[in-house]
Amino acid sequence: MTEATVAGVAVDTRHWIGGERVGSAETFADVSPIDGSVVAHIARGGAAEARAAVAAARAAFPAWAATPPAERARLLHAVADGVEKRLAELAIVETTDNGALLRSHLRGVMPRVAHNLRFFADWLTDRLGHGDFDTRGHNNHVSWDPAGPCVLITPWNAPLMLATWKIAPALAAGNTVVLKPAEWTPLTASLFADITAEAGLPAGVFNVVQGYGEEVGAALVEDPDVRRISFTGSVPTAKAIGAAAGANLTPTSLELGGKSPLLVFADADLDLAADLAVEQYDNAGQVCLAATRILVEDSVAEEFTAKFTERAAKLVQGDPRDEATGIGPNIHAEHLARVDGFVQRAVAAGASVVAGGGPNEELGGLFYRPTLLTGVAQDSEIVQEEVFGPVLTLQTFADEDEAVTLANDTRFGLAATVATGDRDRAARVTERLVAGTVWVNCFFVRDLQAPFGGSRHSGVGREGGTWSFDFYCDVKNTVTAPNGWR
Ligand SMILES: NC(=O)C1=CN([C@@H]2O[C@H](COP(=O)(O)OP(=O)(O)OC[C@H]3O[C@@H](n4cnc5c(N)ncnc54)[C@H](O)[C@@H]3O)[C@@H](O)[C@H]2O)C=CC1
Ligand SMILES: O=C(O)/C=C/C=C(\O)C(=O)O
Repeated sequence: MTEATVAGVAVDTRHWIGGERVGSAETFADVSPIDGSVVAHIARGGAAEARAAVAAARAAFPAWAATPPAERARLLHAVADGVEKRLAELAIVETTDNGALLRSHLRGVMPRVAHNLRFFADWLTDRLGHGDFDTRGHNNHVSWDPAGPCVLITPWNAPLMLATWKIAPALAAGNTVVLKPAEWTPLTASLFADITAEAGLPAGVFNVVQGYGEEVGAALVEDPDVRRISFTGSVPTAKAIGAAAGANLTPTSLELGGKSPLLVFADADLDLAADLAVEQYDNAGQVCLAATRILVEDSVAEEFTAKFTERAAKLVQGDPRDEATGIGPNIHAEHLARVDGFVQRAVAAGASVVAGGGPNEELGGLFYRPTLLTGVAQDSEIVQEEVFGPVLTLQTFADEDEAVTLANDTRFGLAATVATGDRDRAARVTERLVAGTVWVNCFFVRDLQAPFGGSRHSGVGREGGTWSFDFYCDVKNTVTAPNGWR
């Protein structure tokens, strides 16, 4: 089988290597989290497919690297045009594959996919490399040279959006790419390959291999011809990738999980704070940036909790294709069991369930009730480990010092959100928080110009804007003497 029809859209289930569709002897089943149906049988790549894809990327590299930046940018805009043309198809296929809300895919996520491509195309032509400077009359010229084949390994929670954060700057910079999407969500990567071909991207510049991380993924990151590896996913996988990359000294960019805090001070607008807290259930809690630890000042904890539970109770759980749905299913039965395991162990250890607390029995399947737990100890598993489901904890603090201490007492450092009505407090607190991104009285305001990444176990390196080009390029400084032309 080489093709599946998913929600009325034809999807090729093979790899995309060197501008051709390539099958594998074995396939794996792709299951929709909405109803548990098998929607496709996908080529299961291994070492041979990984090698072939890297070889194709290597062969295409010299010509693509030599393609003038304006032409590379034009082609990326053409890919973005293709995404916009097929936006509705990409949205319904992604929803079928990962269960996230169709309305978000239609109005937020897929437009961002096109924007990712346009943004890095424009950055390449308009903003990169205008930084010559002088040293005692000598001219320093900094250039961002393409590095070579890049392996991009991506997760299932926002498949095409997160992939194009990496694909766009890697290609804009003149690199070639091998993308390995998550095995739970292989479909939109395949549609995207079609779109790149339709846009005229030369063969081998963009390649997709499908399969399991431990198989084709491991083979890709071990390949000595790979010049960059960018990964988004879990900490254990990041460690395995880092070890393999270390053997070849391949530079890696790692975007990992989080256990981010939402600090609610007594001087905050509590309606806003409660809105921000409920927002953390987006994508059924499967967002690395989610502020899953709510920290509330003692004196307003009761009032805040009442406002929060009132809002959480209004969340409509159901089919992610319905416009009214606010929270859909989790990704996979294995993942749901993991999420529930965290909650049940927390309850056994003494946590109180304020909301939710288990699977949604009425809906069945992979729907987990939006959950809030209190009475949790700072050193407990539920406070320290990333659940990656619709599960929040609430703790209280007495003062600013305690708030910051609790917020920073984690091995992660991806993001933090502060709700306060006091500008000076905001300045003091944000300065002390350990996080790659801090929001004040807002959440998830994202701009590709900004650095994105995590501290501690939330990641290594930053991407976004110039940081992406710094990672995907060999940055070179050329110094020319004032009398250098003798
Ligand atoms: N953006 C984020 O920060 C994300 C964090 N997570 C965290 O990870 C947990 C597990 O989710 P998974 O999708 O299973 O994450 P994962 O880290 O296992 O998988 C992410 C990607 O890495 C690939 N991969 C797995 N093992 C590999 C290996 N040895 N070499 C190369 N590639 C490999 C997978 O095939 C997938 O494409 C979640 O519960 C959550 O805590 C998951 C997804 C996104
Ligand atoms: O959409 C963004 O700007 C960031 C999304 C990041 C994730 O959802 C993730 O990696 O989990």
